[in-house]
Amino acid sequence: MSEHDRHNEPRRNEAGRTRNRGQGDRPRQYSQSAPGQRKRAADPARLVAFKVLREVSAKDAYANLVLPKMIREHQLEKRDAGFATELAYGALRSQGFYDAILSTLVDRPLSELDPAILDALRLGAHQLLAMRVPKHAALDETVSLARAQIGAGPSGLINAVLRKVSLQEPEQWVAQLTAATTSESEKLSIEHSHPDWIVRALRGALIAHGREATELSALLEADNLAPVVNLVALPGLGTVDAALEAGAEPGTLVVDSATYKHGDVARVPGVREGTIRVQDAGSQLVARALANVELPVPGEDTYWLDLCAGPGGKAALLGALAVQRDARLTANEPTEHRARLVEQSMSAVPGDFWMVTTKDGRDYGTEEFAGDYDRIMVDAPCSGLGSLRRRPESRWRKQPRDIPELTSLQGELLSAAFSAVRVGGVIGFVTCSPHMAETRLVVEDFLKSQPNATLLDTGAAVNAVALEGFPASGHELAGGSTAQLWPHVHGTDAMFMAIITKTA
Ligand SMILES: C[S@@+](CC[C@H](N)C(=O)[O-])C[C@H]1O[C@@H](n2cnc3c(N)ncnc32)[C@H](O)[C@@H]1O
Repeated sequence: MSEHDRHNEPRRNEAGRTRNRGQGDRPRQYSQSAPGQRKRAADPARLVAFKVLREVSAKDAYANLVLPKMIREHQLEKRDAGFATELAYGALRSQGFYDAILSTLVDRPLSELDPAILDALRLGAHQLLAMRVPKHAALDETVSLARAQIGAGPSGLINAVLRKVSLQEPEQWVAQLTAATTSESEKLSIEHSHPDWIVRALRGALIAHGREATELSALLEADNLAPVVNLVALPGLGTVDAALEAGAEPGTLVVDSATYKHGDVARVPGVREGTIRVQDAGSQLVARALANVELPVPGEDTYWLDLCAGPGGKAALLGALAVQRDARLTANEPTEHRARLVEQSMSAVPGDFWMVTTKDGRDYGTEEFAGDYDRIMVDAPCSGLGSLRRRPESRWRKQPRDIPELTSLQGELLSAAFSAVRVGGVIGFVTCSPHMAETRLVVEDFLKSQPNATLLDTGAAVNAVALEGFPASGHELAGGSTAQLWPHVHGTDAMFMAIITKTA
């Protein structure tokens, strides 16, 4: 326990208690002013954001899991919940940029600062540089939060440093921090707050998938925007009509989808019942493309396998499509608790049409399953560089050294699927990453090692299930094509897909 934790634990409890609202039978008060303009005691939003940052840095927690829990615990009203989300997510995403600024203002390496102080500084910097919070409010509120949560001593340092942060606009900070470097990737890394290796990997990915390196800034910018909530109505089970009546807007990329911008999505009719589900439009497209693509050797189309199904987003959509086609889906997920999530996500799909298994996906490569399946989804574990928008802290946690292990597993899962698919059946190899090593190279290596494997025209298969006006996504490779979606082009996660068939 740090020095600050030791003497501040009781204060934090007290602050949390007195700042709670919604207690007793008092009617809820809705404030007309921004959190920064209210009385200090009535500002639980910053406290929630601070606690989220603490959980993320001290316990390796995932912000997207901790934040909703904290919002519930502190009974934040909608406006405060929005403020806390923007503050916590923004401070986490832009951590690299803020740390670069703070390093110039603190007289020791940031790693030697108490982590709680560093988190408070990041929150203050985000309010000052990226939110429309008045300067004095950003400073005063952050300092008083720090005083209550960390102690009076550090609040002096926090005040002094944040005052200096506030002296320049973000563009001026970027100019100052990048003045000494000639490396383009390093500049972009600071300006868009991505680790340098990810900037370089994304640049390589754009080129590998047939796009222009000049799009890199737009891609990095898109990674820093909160994604809109996308909904899918499970075919035959739900309809988007009720969601549209509840304020959702029709999706523009894929059929039976909608976007929702009005807060608590659980209020949308069908969401609690599981017939309408939250799912990125890119995920919807790849699942539909696999189900829809014509089998190169027609015949049986009854047994479908989702080899890496947890937590079950694509499995739910594939399961609903399987019902319409009188097919049967096996959704496999080796991690027990994620396999339970798959069951939950499929709860609206009639049970006769699907089952969940908990094998290592590579076990489907054994003789026991050889040639058993007509369509197989391999949504392989990957770096997740395609969904940085969703997990604000993830870019700082990932390391280049994580990639080789993932690519080996991806290749092994693809080989197992190839053994389990029948001749003339199809495999959809998918990653939520555009990284060349996790996309093109896995597919190229596999095709080289497997003369009986052929890449189909995946771009055409994705375009076939997309709504009119969808920007074309195919990129030619080995006589077929792969599809790569992009946040800055399609507004989806950067989902990759290659549809492969077995010719003999
Ligand atoms: C990218 S996620 C799949 C997302 C899922 N298809 C969806 O749409 O919700 C990859 C999944 O593969 C699982 N996984 C990890 N190792 C695996 C293995 N050896 N065999 C099969 N699945 C594995 C992970 O637990 C994770 O749930």
